[in-house]
Amino acid sequence: MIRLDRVTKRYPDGTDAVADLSLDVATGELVTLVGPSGCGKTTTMKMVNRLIEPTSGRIFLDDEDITRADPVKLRRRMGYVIQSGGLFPHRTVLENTVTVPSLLGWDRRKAKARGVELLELVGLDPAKLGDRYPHQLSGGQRQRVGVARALAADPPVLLMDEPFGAVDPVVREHLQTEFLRLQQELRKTILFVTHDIEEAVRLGDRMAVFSMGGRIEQFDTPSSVLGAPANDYVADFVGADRGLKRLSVTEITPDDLELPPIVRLDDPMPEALAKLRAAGSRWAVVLDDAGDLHGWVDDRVGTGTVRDRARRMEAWVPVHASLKQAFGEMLQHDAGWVAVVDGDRFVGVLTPARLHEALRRSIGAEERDIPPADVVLDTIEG
Ligand SMILES: Nc1ncnc2c1ncn2[C@@H]1O[C@H](COP(=O)(O)OP(=O)(O)OP(=O)(O)O)[C@@H](O)[C@H]1O
Repeated sequence: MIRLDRVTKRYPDGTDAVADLSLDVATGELVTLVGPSGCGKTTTMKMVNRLIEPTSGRIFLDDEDITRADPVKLRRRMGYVIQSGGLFPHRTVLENTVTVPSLLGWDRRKAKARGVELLELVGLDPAKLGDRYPHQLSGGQRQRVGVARALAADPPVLLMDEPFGAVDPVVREHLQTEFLRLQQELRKTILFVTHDIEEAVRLGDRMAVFSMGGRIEQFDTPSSVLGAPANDYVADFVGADRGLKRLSVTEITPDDLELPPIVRLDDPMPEALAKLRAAGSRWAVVLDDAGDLHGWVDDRVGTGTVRDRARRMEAWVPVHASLKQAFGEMLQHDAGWVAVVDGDRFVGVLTPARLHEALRRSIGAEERDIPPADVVLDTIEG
C-alpha cells in the first residue's frame, strides 16, 4: 500500500508543483495519474521513490513513513519505468534486464536465468534479442525491456511514468493489453502516470484526475469518472466522447450474448442445415469433439460432414473482456460477430447490435445508479 498524506512540493524557484495532495494506492491496485502537461504528475511520482523530496507532508509504504527511509534501499523495493525505456545504450538487452539483480550482487547464473525468464514474460525472445543493444530494437521492444527490467528483482511496487508514451497508437494498445494481462498475474501495487485519458481509463483500477498545481479534481474508478464527473473541469477533461470511452470500461457479460445454433465437426451437413433452418439462422457455431470452439459454418447446401465446410473463427475474446476489445476484434478480422470463450469453452457470440445494447445499458446504469440488467432500453423499430 502507498499513501500520500497532504503532500506539497514547492520548487526552489517558487513553483508550486503539488499542493496538499492526499492519495492512496491499495496493495495490488493500479492507480493512474492523468492530467495536462505540467500539472505535477511526475513530481508526485518521484516523491514516492525519493527522487524528489516533498516540501511538506508524509508518504507511507505499507505502514512505514518513507520520507525518512534510505533512498537507495527504498528504490530497490520499487520498479521504475520511464518513457524512453531509460535503457543503458552500451549494455545488451539481457544485461539491461538484470541491472538491479546485478547491483544486488546475485550470482551471474541466477541473474541471467532471471533475465531470460523476464524477457519471456514480456513477450520477447531471449535467444533472439538478449544479446542485442537497445538501438537494435523497435520502440515497443525497448519499452518491454524497460518493464522487464523494472520487474527483475520482483519489487512489490511499480512506478511507471508514461511507459508507453513514445510508441505509436497501435503498438501502445498492444502493450497495454499485454501489460493488463501481466498485472492480472503479478498484482503489483502500481502508480502509473499518463497524459492520455484513454490509457488512464483502460488501465486504472482507479484514476486520479489532476489539474494544474498538483490538485486532484477526482479520484475514483474510471467508470465513475466517466459516468459522473465530479465537476466541470473533469467533465471537460474526459471529453464529449464519454460514450466511446465507456467501451473500454464495460465488460462483456453472459447476458449480452446471443446463442446461435451449435453443430459439431462430425455432424453430417444435412443434419446441420436442418438445425440451422429450424433456428432461422444463416450460420452456426462449430465446436470440436472436446466441446471447444472450432469456428463456424454457413447455410449453403453441402454434403459430407461439417468438418469439410467449417471455417476457423479468428475473431474471439475471453469472457469479461471489454466491449472495446470485442469491437476491435470485429474490425480487425472484418467479422460480423465475435465468439466469446471462457478458457476454450464457447460461451456465446457478441453481435454489433448486442454490443450497442450493452453500451447503452452501461451508460443508463451509471446515469440512474442501477444495475445494468435493470435498464430498460427503448428501441426504435426499423
Ligand atoms: N526542478 C524544477 N524546478 C522548478 N520547477 C519545476 C521543476 N520540475 C518541475 N517543475 C514544474 O513543476 C510543475 C509540475 O511538473 P511535472 O513534471 O510534475 O508535471 P507533469 O504533470 O508530469 O508534466 P508532463 O506531463 O509534461 O510530464 C511544472 O510547472 C514544472 O514546470
